[in-house]
Amino acid sequence: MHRVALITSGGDGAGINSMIEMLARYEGIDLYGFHDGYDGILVNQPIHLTKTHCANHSLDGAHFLRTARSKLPFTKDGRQKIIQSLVEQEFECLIVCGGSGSQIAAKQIHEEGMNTLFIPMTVDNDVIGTDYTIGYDTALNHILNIIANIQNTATNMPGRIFMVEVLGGNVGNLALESALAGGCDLAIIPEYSSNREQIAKKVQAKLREKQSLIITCSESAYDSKDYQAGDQGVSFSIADSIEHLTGIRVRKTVVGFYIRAGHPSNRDAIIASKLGYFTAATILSKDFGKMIAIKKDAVITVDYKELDFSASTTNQENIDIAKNLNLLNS
Ligand SMILES: Nc1ncnc2c1ncn2[C@@H]1O[C@H](COP(=O)(O)OP(=O)(O)OP(=O)(O)O)[C@@H](O)[C@H]1O
Ligand SMILES: O=P(O)(O)OC[C@H]1O[C@](O)(CO)[C@@H](O)[C@@H]1O
Repeated sequence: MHRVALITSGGDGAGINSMIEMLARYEGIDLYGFHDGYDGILVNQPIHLTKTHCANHSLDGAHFLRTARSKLPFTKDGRQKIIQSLVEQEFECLIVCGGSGSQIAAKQIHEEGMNTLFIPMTVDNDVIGTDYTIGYDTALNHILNIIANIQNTATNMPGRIFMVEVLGGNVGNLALESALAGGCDLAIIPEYSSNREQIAKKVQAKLREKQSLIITCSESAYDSKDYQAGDQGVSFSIADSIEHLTGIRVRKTVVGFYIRAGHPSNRDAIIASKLGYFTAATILSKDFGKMIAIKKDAVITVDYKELDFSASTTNQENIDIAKNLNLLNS
């Protein structure tokens, strides 16, 4: 039996239970989970994630394990405490499910003495070395439901400008992909300048072609560096500039944290299940120091050493399409 520990870290992502449930039911894996991310390893008792414990909850929006942002991994001393605790509890490996920050910590902990495997999970889809992160599709579906309703009211009451602000951290994937999928008129993303005057002029030009406009806006589309992940409301100040130039009131919707919750879409559930399945096989072959990732719709393992942390995680195909359609704040 392989005695394995698991945490979720960073923001939650719908679908992660499917991954955990798949691992729990795999022959030869004895799975334990800690609540509250990295710090939880030191302060919480491990929960035995048996097949029975996990049964019938794989599609729950509430995770088997609480997730968190943690202090300990930021220092070598803190990481050593995590490693020591896992060694004392005789774990062979730590599985970390999380976003880009959690990935850095998982790599460091592996290099500093405890086997780790990393599973990409975040609504931002911004993890180096994988095309996909668990939770992204569910989040997009939530945003598209909102955009669909806004399209209705835009049709019912023409002549308006709508702004939909979405999460995404420092990357514009959610705003960009939902704008493309939802037939929106502009996606304001942090990869390009958020100069208010330029954006307002672009909106004014678009109003000559169309009666109502729907704009998506990334939470991090600030023109200063003051932004902290999770800040909400940047679309209000961009809307001010648009209103000033066009004389049209902007109707705003801040989608916020609603998109991180709820039961997973099929895409998230199946990808998470497959990642769980291949993670189990990777544990059995003791092939640690890897991320179990998605490339071109297939599950692959990526050695931490191959990760290029300078690479962009914004979907390039989406950028190219949006650029050609003049949908970006560039
Ligand atoms: N540079 C780093 N060095 C060491 N550990 C880190 C680093 N960045 C993040 N971590 C650890 O990973 C945790 C989660 O990171 P972060 O808050 O950046 O979320 P994330 O994993 O990127 O997920 P999300 O995309 O949901 O925000 C942090 O609380 C910290 O414990
Ligand atoms: O939940 P918190 O800690 O406020 O973090 C918010 C951040 O987490 C994310 O939702 C990713 O999980 C980002 O889109 C957002 O910037």
